Amino acid sequence: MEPILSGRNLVKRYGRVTALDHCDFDLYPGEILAVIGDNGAGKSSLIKALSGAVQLDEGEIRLEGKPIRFASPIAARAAGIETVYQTLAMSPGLSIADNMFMGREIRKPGILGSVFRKLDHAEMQRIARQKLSELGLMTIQNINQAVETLSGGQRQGVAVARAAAFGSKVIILDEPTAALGVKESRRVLELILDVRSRGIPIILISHNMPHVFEVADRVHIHRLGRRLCVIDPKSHTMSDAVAYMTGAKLPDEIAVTA
Ligand SMILES: Nc1ncnc2c1ncn2[C@@H]1O[C@H](COP(=O)(O)OP(=O)(O)OP(=O)(O)O)[C@@H](O)[C@H]1O
Repeated sequence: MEPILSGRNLVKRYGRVTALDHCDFDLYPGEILAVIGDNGAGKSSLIKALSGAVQLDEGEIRLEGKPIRFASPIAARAAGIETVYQTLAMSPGLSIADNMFMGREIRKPGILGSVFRKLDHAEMQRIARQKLSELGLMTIQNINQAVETLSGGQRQGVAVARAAAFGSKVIILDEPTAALGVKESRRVLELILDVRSRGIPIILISHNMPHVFEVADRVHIHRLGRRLCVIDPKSHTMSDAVAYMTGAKLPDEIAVTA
């Protein structure tokens, strides 16, 4: 099987700091790939490179086999790579429906240019309601409720639903459970599994090992700016993963060739 999204020899430097040091990356169709690594290992830099938020100094990214270079996160989103950041890019004062359609507003038909036509609120509300209920987020009763009145978990839910709703090819989730309580985390993890069951692959950046080991199909371990190894969470323990991440232990495949 070919990866849906891949990176080869990715290099990103910030002045004298090399954040990505000839890093490789592969995401396969339909999988949840967790990306873990110590603080400063370069996970955010990798995600930002894949989502158009930073420009690489070297290397190549391919989406569905075709080389791509995104000038901005908007370009990445247009190509089907949706990123949900820990600090959610939502407007708290706007409703759930308006947030879901931010930048993709539906307008009423008419002869005027699209920016002059009236917003079709009823249609946006209908679709927003449908998308949230498809993803089992029916606890959100009122689609016109302002996002600031939602709990952290519900906000994550809306953000993930937004990402899943618009034909995304890849969803990147940056620490989706970091700010959540136990119950809310559970719902977000269920939502992640739900999104996978719809065939959308997910990149999950997380420091939470139990969450990673619960939902990931494969775990990309990032160390010193590059992919150290990829492990199967069914055949490795969390303490193996932490030992590889911190350099306390080398993964077998590396130990053999080292
Ligand atoms: N905008 C920037 N300017 C300068 N240095 C940066 C910048 N962004 C990241 N770095 C450096 O690049 C390296 C990798 O950082 P990055 O944020 O990608 O790591 P990370 O694995 O996501 O860390 P964390 O888990 O702490 O968020 C670090 O040494 C960091 O200080």
